[in-house]
Amino acid sequence: MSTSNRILLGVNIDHVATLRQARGTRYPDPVKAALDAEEAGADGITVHLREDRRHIQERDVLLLKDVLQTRMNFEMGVTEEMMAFAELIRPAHICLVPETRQELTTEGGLDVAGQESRISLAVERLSKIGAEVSLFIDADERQIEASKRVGAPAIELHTGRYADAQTPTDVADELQRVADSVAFGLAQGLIVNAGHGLHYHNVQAIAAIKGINELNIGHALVAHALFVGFKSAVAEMKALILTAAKS
Ligand SMILES: CC(=O)[C@@H](O)[C@H](O)COP(=O)(O)O
Ligand SMILES: NCC(=O)COP(=O)(O)O
Repeated sequence: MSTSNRILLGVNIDHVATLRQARGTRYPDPVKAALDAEEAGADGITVHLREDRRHIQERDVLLLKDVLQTRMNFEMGVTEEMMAFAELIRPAHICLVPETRQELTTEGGLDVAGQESRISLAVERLSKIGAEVSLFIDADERQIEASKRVGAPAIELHTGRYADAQTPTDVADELQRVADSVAFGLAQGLIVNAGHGLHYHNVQAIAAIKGINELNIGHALVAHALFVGFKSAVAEMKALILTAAKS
């Protein structure tokens, strides 16, 4: 069980691709963003190849596979198409996420408890290519226990409910739910990551929770980069995280 205050930043570059896809141009290139992010201190690069290809494309993933100096965290739905693609590119880290075509963003965690045999088979298959498989789940003991049972070494706690909470009481409750889930996940022997909806004003409370291995952050970074540039946006986020983790 790790309770160190070392915490990694995974930079999600999906929304660089969202901007490109909005006009069907060649720019902005998420691969360039990934390299800039690495130079600015990113510990890894996260991409989500969605079934509807609304942002990241196969081309991006294939190029990233060749050029990244850190590591790729490949987010994917549990479909045969994605399983086969993952086996082709063999990312170091794979995060299994739920996907709904019409959703604006990933609205909740993967229901591992409700489909244990299916997820267990996926984890087994992806572990064979050497990937560390993580499950993107709600901060919920039932889902954490199920994640352990299906053999995933890691989980990523969906912080969307915390990020969306409106009142101080709700924010405090959601933060506590994440903190309790981190402790519970660590007690189960899991690597615990977290992410979704984190931004410059809400990240430090999460980063201060002891034992989180990595935070994956994307949308807020890409938005801030419009004003300060991608490297500065990443460096600012990393500094906030490291300061909070030391507190
Ligand atoms: C699973 C997850 O949380 C990320 O993939 C992130 O949310 C990317 O953005 P979209 O959910 O908008 O695709
Ligand atoms: N898995 C969460 C992620 O990669 C980043 O989500 P967001 O910061 O774009 O909401």
